[in-house]
Amino acid sequence: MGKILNGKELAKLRADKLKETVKILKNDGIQPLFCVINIGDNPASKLYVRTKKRQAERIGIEEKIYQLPNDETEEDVINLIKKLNADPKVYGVMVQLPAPEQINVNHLMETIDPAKDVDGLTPSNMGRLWQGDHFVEPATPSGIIAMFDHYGIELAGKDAVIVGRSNIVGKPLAALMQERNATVSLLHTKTQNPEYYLKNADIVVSAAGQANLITADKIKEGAVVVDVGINHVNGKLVGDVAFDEVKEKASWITPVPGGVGPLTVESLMEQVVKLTRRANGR
Ligand SMILES: Nc1nc(=O)c2c([nH]1)NC[C@@H]1CN(c3ccc(C(=O)N[C@@H](CCC(=O)O)C(=O)O)cc3)C=[N+]21
Repeated sequence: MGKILNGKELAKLRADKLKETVKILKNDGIQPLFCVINIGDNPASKLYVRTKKRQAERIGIEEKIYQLPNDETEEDVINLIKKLNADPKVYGVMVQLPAPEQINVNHLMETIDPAKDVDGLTPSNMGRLWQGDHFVEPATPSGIIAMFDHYGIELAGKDAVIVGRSNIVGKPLAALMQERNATVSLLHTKTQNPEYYLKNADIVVSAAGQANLITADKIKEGAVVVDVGINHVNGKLVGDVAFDEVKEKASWITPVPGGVGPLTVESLMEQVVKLTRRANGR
């Protein structure tokens, strides 16, 4: 039976350490502060923004939320980002995704100062990620790598499959895992034969957003299974993995909730502190 990759516990461990770093900064008069721009009234986004705020407060980081209406124009969001870019007290700027359809997210990403890009999603930081010379890392991929490190899961030479090619998870995670010498296949909705890749994979990361997508019959005995999915089924939060059956076949598995989610939030805080330190020459 698979062992649990306890994201919640690891997030707490890392947060306690980070809190000490923040304490030292604060003693020297440096207050880590980042801004989250949330456009519209997506209930999930509102929940995430609040979760982040609670976590930030626990660590001693200030989070300012800019809640904008659903019909906000792209131009107005760009102007807000420019204002935050110019504010020396602000060390991080991020846009909660998804954004309403009148907003071209790429235009927003092009506007965020790469030195304040806590989400690691600006073109230059995404580019650096692929060039193997990066400073910030997108939160979810960063948390997943931290989890592999903590539990001693070796990536070198392993066949890894990532299901889902989003800018916030699949693509940056592919970059980070290949940097650790895994052979990465990035699967997506047009992949002809996903079963072919899955049955050979030593490591499976599912970020597709489809409940019960990964069942026990699809994976290799002893695979490491990481579930990034967030699905609500009959009022219950579940991932993409059929947890109960897959855990019998996997060597390691993340639960949902309590797996990747808490690590995502904690990793974002790590990036805020990283950028705060760098901006202050530390
Ligand atoms: N620019 C941007 N950056 C993001 O990092 C980002 C985003 N947009 N948009 C949405 C996704 C999703 N996301 C999560 C954060 C926390 C939990 C989390 O804490 N989950 C808890 C459970 C929470 C619950 O009970 O609903 C858990 O899995 O244990 C999950 C998912 C960040 N995202």
